[in-house]
Amino acid sequence: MVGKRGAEELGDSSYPFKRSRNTRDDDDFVNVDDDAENSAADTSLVPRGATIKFSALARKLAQTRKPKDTDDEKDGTALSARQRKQDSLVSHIFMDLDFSWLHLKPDHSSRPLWISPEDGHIILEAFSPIAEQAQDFLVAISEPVSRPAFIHEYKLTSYSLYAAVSVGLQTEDIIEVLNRLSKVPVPESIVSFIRERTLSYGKVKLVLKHNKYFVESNHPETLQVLLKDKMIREARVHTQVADNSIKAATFTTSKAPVKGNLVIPGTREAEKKKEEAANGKGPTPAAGGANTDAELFTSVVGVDADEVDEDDENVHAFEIDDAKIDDVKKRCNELEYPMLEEYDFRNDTVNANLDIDLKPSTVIRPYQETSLSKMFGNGRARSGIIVLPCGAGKTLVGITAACTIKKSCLVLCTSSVSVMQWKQQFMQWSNITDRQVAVFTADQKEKFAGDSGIVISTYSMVANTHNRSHESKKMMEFLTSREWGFILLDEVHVVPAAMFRKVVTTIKAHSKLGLTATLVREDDKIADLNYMIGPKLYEANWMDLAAKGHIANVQCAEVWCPMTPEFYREYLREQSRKRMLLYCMNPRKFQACQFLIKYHEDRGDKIIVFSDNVFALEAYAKKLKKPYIHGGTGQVERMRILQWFQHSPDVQTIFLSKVGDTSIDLPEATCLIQISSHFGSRRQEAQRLGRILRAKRRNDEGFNAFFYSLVSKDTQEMFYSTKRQQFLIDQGYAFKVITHLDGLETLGGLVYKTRDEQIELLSSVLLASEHEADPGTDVRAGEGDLAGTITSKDFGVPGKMPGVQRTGGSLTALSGGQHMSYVEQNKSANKKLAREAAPRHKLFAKRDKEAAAARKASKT
Ligand SMILES: Nc1ncnc2c1ncn2[C@@H]1O[C@H](COP(=O)(O)OP(=O)(O)OP(=O)(O)O)[C@@H](O)[C@H]1O
Repeated sequence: MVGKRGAEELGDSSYPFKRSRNTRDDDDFVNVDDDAENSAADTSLVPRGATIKFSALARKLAQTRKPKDTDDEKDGTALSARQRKQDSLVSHIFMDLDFSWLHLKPDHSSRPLWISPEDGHIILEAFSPIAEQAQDFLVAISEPVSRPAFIHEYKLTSYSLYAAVSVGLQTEDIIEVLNRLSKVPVPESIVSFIRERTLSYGKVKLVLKHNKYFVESNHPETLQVLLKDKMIREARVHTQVADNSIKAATFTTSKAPVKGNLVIPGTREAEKKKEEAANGKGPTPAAGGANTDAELFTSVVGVDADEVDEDDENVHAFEIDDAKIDDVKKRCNELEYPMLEEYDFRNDTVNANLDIDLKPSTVIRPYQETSLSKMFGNGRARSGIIVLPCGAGKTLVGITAACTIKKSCLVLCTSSVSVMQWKQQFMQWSNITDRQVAVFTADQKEKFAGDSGIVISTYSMVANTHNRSHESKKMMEFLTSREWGFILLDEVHVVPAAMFRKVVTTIKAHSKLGLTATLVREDDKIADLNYMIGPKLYEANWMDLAAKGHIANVQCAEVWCPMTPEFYREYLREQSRKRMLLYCMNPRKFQACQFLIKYHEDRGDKIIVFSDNVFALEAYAKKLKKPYIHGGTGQVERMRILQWFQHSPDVQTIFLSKVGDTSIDLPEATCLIQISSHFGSRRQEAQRLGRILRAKRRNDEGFNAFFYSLVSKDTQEMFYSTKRQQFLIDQGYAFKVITHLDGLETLGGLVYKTRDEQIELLSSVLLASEHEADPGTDVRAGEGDLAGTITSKDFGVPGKMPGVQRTGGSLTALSGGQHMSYVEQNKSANKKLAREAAPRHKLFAKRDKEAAAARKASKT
């Protein structure tokens, strides 16, 4: 069996350029010293730690540009196929991935990027002095694929370029900066890809003004193209002014009434303003009033407000029918003119303002500020998605956005517990009063007082149209009859596309912000989010935030626990569900868990043990005498256990089923042990890790949190485990494999030490019903109340879950177990082993007989 582990290993295998240059490149080498000036110019352009301004950078870079580059470009990209196919000693190894024909620029060592001409993959040397700035740029224009310590991989995609354009980057700036950062001239194929993709992007905007939807553009010819389409033409609302021609329909975007900054509350800028105001130097800061915030905002990342067409007289627009918004958006997408959605909230005089501001004590962190600057970069609210690691404070980002827009806001989350947490966080960070925040769940149906306010609910409460109670119906009328300034969509990656569509079409909102930590799904529905919400506006780097102390440093380890012979024999004989239970209940895993709990309790850590399987959860917790919470645990009991865990030194360890995967904010936890999990779900792994990323002690010197995944050796669990780790490995985490825990054998009171005890455990596992063996059984008890899972309660229908759709595909595909690097090399050996297995213990012989009799009875 082969197990591939570790970030570096992964980095290597996905890094096609690691071989050295061939001799021809060496001939081309100019004296590196000659280029010292050039490299110095590059690094001095963007001092470390400074925020990069791409357009400015592009201009500066252009000035320092050497004519030699142009020659290189020509040489590098215009090579004939014969020239490319050169025979070096290693080219046969790399075959199609031999890019040694690309010319390195003479000063390549001071440039941090490589760009693949074939597929738009970009490799970044993360150890370069200008890596930080390059990263900012790459995150804006491409999708991060993998970001381990030294080498990062990104990919240029249509969506990433769409996102780049939407935050204000220009085609030529993208190409220019890319070229200057690249060790090889940007290949022609990539240049044309960028030009092609950005040609139409960002040219059309959907703007809601004075409660009417307008398709807006600076390019009249683009609007002409759109209006040639029958569907769009029919959706157009003919106004008196706009009837004759597009030009006649010129819709001059209203000029901001007050010139000045749009200051995002909680930012350094806001702090400065407050100070100035206190010293009597400047205008008074926004105090939650109507238009006091209507000032000019300068974006942190390169979009100067004065470059934005806000006051451009040449903006053309035509109005479209509200009812056809979704169809028009879809059609524009198909025509390759995706519409950017922006909300000019400062000029919205129709919707009532909401008196909300951050409390003076609230200061947002730099990455939170950066992400928000992408949203408000041109003084309007752009719709899109912000991706921040678990525990990095997405809630506060959402709240700050609401405080900036200051209009009625609808927050949708995945469970009723999250709803309560959002409300609590709104109260904690902002000056909003209790009367202005309403909650809409199965148990509470509140409306806010006054003209504006905040409603917090779950996706299912809003999307479900069946079996609504009278109260729910009235509440829905309240939600659909009004216009929302802002809709906040928490955990966007988990919501089924159909549910999303329902929400987005029934609720009329001017701007949308999606929040998530893991923009991954095991299906291919991620692309839908682009169209329904908007492009990804920002994605933070997990390792960066850990290095700066915003999230904890985590040591990840996979502990391999050999199966005992008896358990393994049964494992080979049994069917899939029982197999799962067998590898969860493996006595050696039990012992490893006990050992690690003891070890970390002695260090003073607070430990959460996760098990998806409730049977295993109870068995472990009872045997090791620790409190546990699963879907069946009552609310009062849950709260009591969580309180103990937080405040009592006597409770250092708790066991949680998947009800604790998301939303639980337990900053005391410093160690995680995972004994069973949901197949190959990358998201679950990341979200569980998120429970310790917020560790309170994260800034203690040398502090590390610990994440152990216990895996029964030579079982399917190893296969899933590899898949699960993929997301975290791509974020730069390295999983160590521990094959032996020193001192385990000598641990006092070690459980299941004797063979008899192990056999007794095995019999209890074999006697467990199929139902108990099922990893999904916890859902029955309404677990979503505590976790991010949607429950029957959320649908307002006791005991009934929403309808499911049958789709084709393998279990492996559904659970994300594809593209594995773990391979069982000798499957037939296992079958043989099962056939030749020694006679079973008499206990099981009896059980086998009973099972055979039951099967016979059920057949007859
Ligand atoms: N700017 C800030 N200043 C102080 N504390 C903060 C700040 N931002 C976030 N936090 C704290 O960080 C913790 C994590 O925040 P939050 O629960 O919003 O994270 P999250 O990103 O939503 O995580 P998850 O995806 O795991 O739910 C909370 O305790 C929150 O109070």
